[in-house]
Amino acid sequence: MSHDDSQGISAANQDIWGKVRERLRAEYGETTFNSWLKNIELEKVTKSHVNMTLPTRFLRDWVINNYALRIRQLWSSEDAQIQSIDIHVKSSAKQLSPRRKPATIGLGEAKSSFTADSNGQDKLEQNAALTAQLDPRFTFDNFVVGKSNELAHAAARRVSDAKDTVPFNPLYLYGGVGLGKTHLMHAIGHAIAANSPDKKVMYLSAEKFMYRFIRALRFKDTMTFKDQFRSVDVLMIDDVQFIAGKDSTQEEFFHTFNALVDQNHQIIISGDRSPTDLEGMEERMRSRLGWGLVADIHPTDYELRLGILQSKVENAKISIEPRILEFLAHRITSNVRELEGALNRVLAYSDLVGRTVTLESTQEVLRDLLRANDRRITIEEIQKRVAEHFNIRMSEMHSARRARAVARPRQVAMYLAKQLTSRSLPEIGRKFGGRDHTTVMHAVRKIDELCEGDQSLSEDIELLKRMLEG
Ligand SMILES: Nc1ncnc2c1ncn2[C@@H]1O[C@H](COP(=O)(O)OP(=O)(O)OP(=O)(O)O)[C@@H](O)[C@H]1O
Repeated sequence: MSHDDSQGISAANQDIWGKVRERLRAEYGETTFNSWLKNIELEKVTKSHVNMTLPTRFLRDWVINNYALRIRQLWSSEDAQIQSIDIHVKSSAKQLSPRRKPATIGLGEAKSSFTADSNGQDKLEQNAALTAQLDPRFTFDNFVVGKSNELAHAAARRVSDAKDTVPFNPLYLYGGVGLGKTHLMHAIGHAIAANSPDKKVMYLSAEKFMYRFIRALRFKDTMTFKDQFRSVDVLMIDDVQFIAGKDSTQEEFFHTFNALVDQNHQIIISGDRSPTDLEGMEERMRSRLGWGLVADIHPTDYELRLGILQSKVENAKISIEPRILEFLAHRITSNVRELEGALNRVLAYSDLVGRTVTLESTQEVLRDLLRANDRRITIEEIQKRVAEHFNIRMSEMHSARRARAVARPRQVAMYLAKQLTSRSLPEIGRKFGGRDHTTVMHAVRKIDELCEGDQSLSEDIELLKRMLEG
């Protein structure tokens, strides 16, 4: 490998830089790459050092804290002689305050030297960068409150307004898909950033938490990982159910959680079910998740759906006949994400064909969605159909009787509930007279097994499915 000290960059090094950039783009995704990494320029490569520049100090600090180690690792994997990477601000070195030297990420170094000596301004900039990752659309102003989400909303407000106290730790928000959990978390983030810019607020999905943890393990950099998470004032983890069953991530999360609670730092978690229903989550974690306030978001009612639609069209300054919004609120009952999607589709269509939205065009454009919403199967329907089919009373679905004549149809109904609805095992168990999720799991396995050898049962099930699915 030849290094060109005088001119700066040899073709071979340009080539390496190209590869490193591509890896970064692939690993962090297009959006992150474009926001933070695209503007890095290669300035000089010596035998063991790479010099890079970024246009602003803010960008430079952010890249150093979050990506420089990875850049160095990627570069070293192409050229083992490279020991460190220097990143400084491009325009003029004079912009750096005199006490600062360009940050260097060396071999095996856990953290940039910057974090240690950052001054207050740096901290504010870093906090602002964290906030910049929040979705600007998800604010309290844009959140419509109704009966189904008022507790979660009030709790979110309380956490956001509490300047020096932690009202409940953790705040655990749960509910079905698309009902506003993520929206509320981002709103909390925005509000805290506005009220207390000195607070470090971190929001990420449980999936991302796991990804970062695994990467830290892979690159033997768990110290940085721990530091990053344990130094925040407010930690928000979305969709925690994702780490259920992922043992080592769960273990790390448990320690992070304890460390933050010990320091009296706020934790906010969301999940698709209550802490007690999180299958695959260790008991000690489940109990901790329920320590603070657990607030659930219920499915929306008509008034809330209409309110959300009205707020969306008002904000977008769109005029649309009220009866169309009423129609949508009446018919798209699944969740707010679908409701928003439906409205957007209707508006996009009218925009495209240059005609005002009518009830007829709405029905036409949303035909598939309307059908899917109409056909949402409930556990009660399943129980009713199955009871009729096997000629037993509906009450046997909830009873404790174990006689085969009622136990088998009950198992069939549990099996169909698992197959045809998105309900979790504990939720299904509850609808069958408060049974445990293991009973439902057993029923599902049993019916699966029986169907293998019992043609008539498997035909019964096929028939029931067809009837239920309409
Ligand atoms: N009460 C509400 N007012 C206004 N918009 C809402 C409300 N509830 C949900 N939304 C909107 O619905 C969409 C879905 O919400 P969000 O992503 O927060 O759901 P979620 O509960 O986090 O879903 P998932 O479990 O799939 O992550 C977002 O665009 C959000 O802004």
